[in-house]
Amino acid sequence: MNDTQSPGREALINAQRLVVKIGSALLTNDGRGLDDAAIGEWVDQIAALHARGIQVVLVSSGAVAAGMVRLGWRVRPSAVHELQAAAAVGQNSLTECYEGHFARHGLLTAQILLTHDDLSNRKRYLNARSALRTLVGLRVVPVINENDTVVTNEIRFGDNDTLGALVANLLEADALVILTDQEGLFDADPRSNPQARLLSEGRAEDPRLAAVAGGGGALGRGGMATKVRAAALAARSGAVTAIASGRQPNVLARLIQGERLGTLLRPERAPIAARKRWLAGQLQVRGSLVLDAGAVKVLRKRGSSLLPVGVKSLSGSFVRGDMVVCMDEQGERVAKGLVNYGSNEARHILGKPSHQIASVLGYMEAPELIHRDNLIVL
Ligand SMILES: Nc1ncnc2c1ncn2[C@@H]1O[C@H](COP(=O)(O)OP(=O)(O)O)[C@@H](O)[C@H]1O
Ligand SMILES: N[C@@H](CCC(=O)OP(=O)(O)O)C(=O)O
Repeated sequence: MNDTQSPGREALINAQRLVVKIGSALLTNDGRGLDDAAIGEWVDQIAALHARGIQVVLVSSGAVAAGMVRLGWRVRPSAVHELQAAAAVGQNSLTECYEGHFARHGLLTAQILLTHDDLSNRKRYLNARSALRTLVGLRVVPVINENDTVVTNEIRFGDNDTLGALVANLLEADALVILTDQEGLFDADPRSNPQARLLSEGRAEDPRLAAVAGGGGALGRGGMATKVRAAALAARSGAVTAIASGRQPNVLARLIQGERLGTLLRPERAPIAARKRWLAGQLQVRGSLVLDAGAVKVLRKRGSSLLPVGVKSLSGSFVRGDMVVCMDEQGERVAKGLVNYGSNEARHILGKPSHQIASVLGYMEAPELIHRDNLIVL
C-alpha cells in the first residue's frame, strides 16, 4: 500500500468488475446538453481500466436532459408522456456520444434499456443477466439506462442510482461507483450548508446515513437519498459503493488505487460472505455435478475451490456463470456454485488436472471449475 492509499478500500483495489453510474447532474453541462468533452474523459478512464483487464459496465443517465435540449425545451416537463418523448430523443444522442468515444479506443458499446419488470421477473432477470455477462465476456462495454419511453410513473426506477445497484447485484460486481456533481456524501446537503463535511467512509446499511442524505438538484432526480439506498442494495450482493465527484481528474483510476476520495460505503458482512448469501438465495440451478470422495472432503473441510479433476460426471445444460449443484456419489447435496465452464466444455475436462485444460479446450478460462468465492457448501 502506498502513501495515498487508505485502509478499508481494499475492495476497490482488488475490484475486477465495476458498475460505474454517471448521473444527469454531471453529464449535462448545466442543462446545455450532453457534455461531450467530459464524457470523452470518462470514456478514456474506463478504457484504461478495461486495458488492465477490469470489466466495466456503465449506467448512464442524461437521456431526458439531452432530449430536452434537442427539442428546445427549457424546463423539465412533469407530464410522463413528455418525459418519455424527451428520453426517446435524448437516448439517441447519448448512445451516439458513447459509441464515438469508445470507438477511439477500439471498444464496442451495447445499448441496454431496462425497466423494473426486467429485473423483478425471474425469466427476464436471467435473460438480462446472461446477455450482460456475454457482452462483458466479449469485452463490449454495456451502456445501460432506464427504458424511460415505455415505463409509467408507478414502475419507474426514476433515478439511475437504484438501477446501478440492481445491475451490480445482477452481475455480482465488486463495486458500484456513483459519479456525481459533489465530492461525495456530506453530513448535510453542501448546496444549502457550506459548512457540511465530507463523510469518507461508512457502513452501507447505517440508518443514520438516510438522515443526512437529501434530495437532488434541478437536473438529477434522486439526490444523495437514492445513492445511500443504492449502496444498501448493492451491499446485498457484497458490492462496496463509492460516491465521488466525476470532475476529479482521473477519478476512477484513483479510486481503484485505493486513494481516499469521495465516500466509501461498505457492506455489513465481508463481501464474500454477503455475496455467498446472495448467491444462495438468488440463482436457479441449471445442472448438477457428481464429485469424487476427495473433492467432497476438501470442499467441506477446507472450503476449497472445485477443480475439474474431482468431478466424475455432470448432467444438465448450463453456460459459464450458471449455478449448478454438486453432489457426492451417493446423491447427497454437498454444495452449490457458479461454474467457470459451460456444460459442453466442462464435459471434456472432467477428471483432468487443470494444467491440461488449455490443451483439451484450446484455452483456459480458469484452473477451477467453481472458484471458492462462488461456492456455497450446503
Ligand atoms: N448529504 C448530502 N451530501 C452531498 N450531496 C447532497 C446531500 N444531500 C443532498 N445532496 C444533493 O444531491 C445532489 C446530487 O444528486 P443528483 O442531483 O440526483 O445527481 P445525479 O444526477 O448525479 O444523480 C447534489 O448536487 C446535492 O445537492
Ligand atoms: N433515465 C433518466 C435518468 C434519470 C436521472 O436523471 O437519474 P440520476 O442521474 O440518478 O439523477 C435519463 O436518462 O434521463
